[in-house]
Amino acid sequence: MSPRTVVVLLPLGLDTPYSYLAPEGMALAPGDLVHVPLGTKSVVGCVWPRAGAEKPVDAGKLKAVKARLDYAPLPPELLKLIDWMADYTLAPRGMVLRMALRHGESPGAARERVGVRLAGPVPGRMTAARARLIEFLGDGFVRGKTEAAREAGVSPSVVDGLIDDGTLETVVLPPEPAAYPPDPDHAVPTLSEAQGTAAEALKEAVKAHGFGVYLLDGVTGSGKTEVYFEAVAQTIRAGRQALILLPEIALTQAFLDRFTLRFGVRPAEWHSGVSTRRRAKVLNEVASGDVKVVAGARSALFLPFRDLGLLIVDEEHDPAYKQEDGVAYHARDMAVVRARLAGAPIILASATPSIETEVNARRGRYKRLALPVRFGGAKVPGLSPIDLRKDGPPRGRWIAPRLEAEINDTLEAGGQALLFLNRRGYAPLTLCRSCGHRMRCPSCTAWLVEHRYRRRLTCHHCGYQAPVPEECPSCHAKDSLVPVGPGVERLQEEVQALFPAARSLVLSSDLLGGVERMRAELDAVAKGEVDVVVGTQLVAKGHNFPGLALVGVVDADVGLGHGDPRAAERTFQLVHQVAGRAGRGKSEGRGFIQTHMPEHPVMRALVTGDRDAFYDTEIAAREEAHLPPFGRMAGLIVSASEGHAAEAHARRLVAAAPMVPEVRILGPAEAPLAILRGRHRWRLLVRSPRNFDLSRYLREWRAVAPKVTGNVKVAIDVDPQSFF
Ligand SMILES: Nc1ncnc2c1ncn2[C@@H]1O[C@H](COP(=O)(O)OP(=O)(O)OP(=O)(O)O)[C@@H](O)[C@H]1O
Ligand SMILES: [Zn+2]
Repeated sequence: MSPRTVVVLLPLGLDTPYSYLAPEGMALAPGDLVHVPLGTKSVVGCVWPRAGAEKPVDAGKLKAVKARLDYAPLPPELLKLIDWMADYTLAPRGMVLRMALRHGESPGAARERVGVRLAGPVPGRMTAARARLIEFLGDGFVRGKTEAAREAGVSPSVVDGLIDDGTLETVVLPPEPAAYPPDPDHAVPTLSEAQGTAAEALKEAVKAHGFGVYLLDGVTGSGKTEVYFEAVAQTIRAGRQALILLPEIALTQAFLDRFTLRFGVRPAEWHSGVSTRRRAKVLNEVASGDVKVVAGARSALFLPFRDLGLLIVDEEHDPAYKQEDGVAYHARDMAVVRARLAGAPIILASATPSIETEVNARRGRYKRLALPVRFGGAKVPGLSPIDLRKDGPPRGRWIAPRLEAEINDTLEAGGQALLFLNRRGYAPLTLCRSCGHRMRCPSCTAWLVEHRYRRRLTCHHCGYQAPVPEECPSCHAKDSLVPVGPGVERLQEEVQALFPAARSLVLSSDLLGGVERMRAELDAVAKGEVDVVVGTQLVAKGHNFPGLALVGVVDADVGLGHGDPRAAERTFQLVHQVAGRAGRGKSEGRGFIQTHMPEHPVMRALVTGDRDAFYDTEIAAREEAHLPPFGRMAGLIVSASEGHAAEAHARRLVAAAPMVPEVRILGPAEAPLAILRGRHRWRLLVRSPRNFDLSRYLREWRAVAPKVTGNVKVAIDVDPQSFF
């Protein structure tokens, strides 16, 4: 009898699983997590399905699986997703597996929870606090110790005293679940007619339990969340699980609150801010099926759901869904793949769908559910252009007189104003007045950005930081360095000068205090405790600020004109979303965009509010240029510490590319961000028609490509979003 073997995929930069001996009596199935020897080390791996025609292995040389881990196995659906993603993105399968295993090491024993209940006689010594506690526990039920003290409004020592006296007895409680079961009928809202129609369609889709993609296409403030919550409720009623992906989970306190209002409890959260212990718990209970709803960042896609019945990608257009480092993948697209593998419906929600999604909806591959008006009848704010060529502010200032006057009126009427500028820090460039020297990052092709609150010059690409020097590093002139251009911090200075009585606040992702502070500040804005908010793209993300009456886009041209094929789309989405924060409460909202090119199609579409016109033009332009989704594209970045090594390898790569009439290779050219973290970058763009298997072509190319030498690296990005 030949010994039993299994194949095990390791979470390393490897594409193929290794064979191991399965010890006598150890039952192993695909998806099981195991400890296996690798060289002199022991690593965690996952038993993988056999691919079929495997080479016979010489069992004499094989090492044996050491142990089967007491973790939930990865379900077959997840194994398929990993295979699919590895095939599509060309990332080593082991690296994709690694994303599914990144839930920390063994969580350790759960902390014991102690509960109390009324058991013995009334104590000899009675106090008001003791009486309150005894009354509270009078129903005879068990309560957690801390909970009992808190609810009865007594200090924990009162509880301990009554335990000592024998009035209360302690009970060991079962561990707390990762999330309590949401109640689908906790607070069912009254939906508007359009909301009701959309919700019905989604509920039917959940009941039918088949794959289908739904675009929940609703204007800002139309109540998309309320609608997809109905689909979530239906999923819970059916006993299945739902996954809600959010672009910036750490900031979505408001989302969690709304979920709690609707379902009575919070969903299980999954993102990098959740502790390892808690993550392990969530993971186990997602696998057992006990956790019904997960709200998470893109990594939640790799959770081992037992019975996934619904996926939702909120703000599906958001670029945060694209992971650029490591395995380059788009979480929205992979969510659609996962839904297909699960045979479940998926909802993509947005007021400004990505071009890809819009095209799929127009072609009928995705079903569009439209919410054309705001909930409660408020109007989506109109946008007026301010032509910076004619009506711009005086030199050294960034708020045009017209915008200043409008802000003034808004503040006088008791409303809030939001100024949007997608530039972090104080000034994007620091320059020497005497010699013209520009402060650059020592390891990137980038200017250093001054952050005045931190008193630092910072590289936004690699994180390099240095204090602002007292003299010019080039000509040594003293006090000659001057900031050029505005960042949000500088804009706030102008706000303070123009409106000294107004309470202003900068909202940006890089301020000290992290997520906690940001949550508190967003909350303060929503409560009306701030008059003028100055913010980066952070403020464009689905926030509900009821008192916000005016939005000013300080420089609408920032993102345009870098040769980035997605620039128009990004600008449209950002400005439209930012403007959509205004006028959600009682007062009507207004928006202003400062631009040097009011005649640009993007600006025109924003001003006329003609969203369809924007999509028509942009879709036609993409089709004309065979850009995604009308053609397929991949980016290759060849990098090395020496520029000539990167360039030479890029040229050899192109020379080795298989000749196929469908494929066009552009480049090599030096990347716009020519040096990053000290590495020189050359890029290639590979394009093919839409119905061509570009991933397969890239794999074949890679198989015949010259081997990399020295420290040369080749990074492949299928469906690139960034062109730097
Ligand atoms: N049926 C409803 N009953 C009560 N309140 C509702 C209802 N629908 C929406 N709302 C309220 O309307 C506001 C806007 O809803 P929501 O934030 O879901 O809009 P949205 O479509 O997600 O907007 P955006 O795209 O700007 O994020 C919220 O305060 C929400 O609580
Ligand atoms: Zn840098």
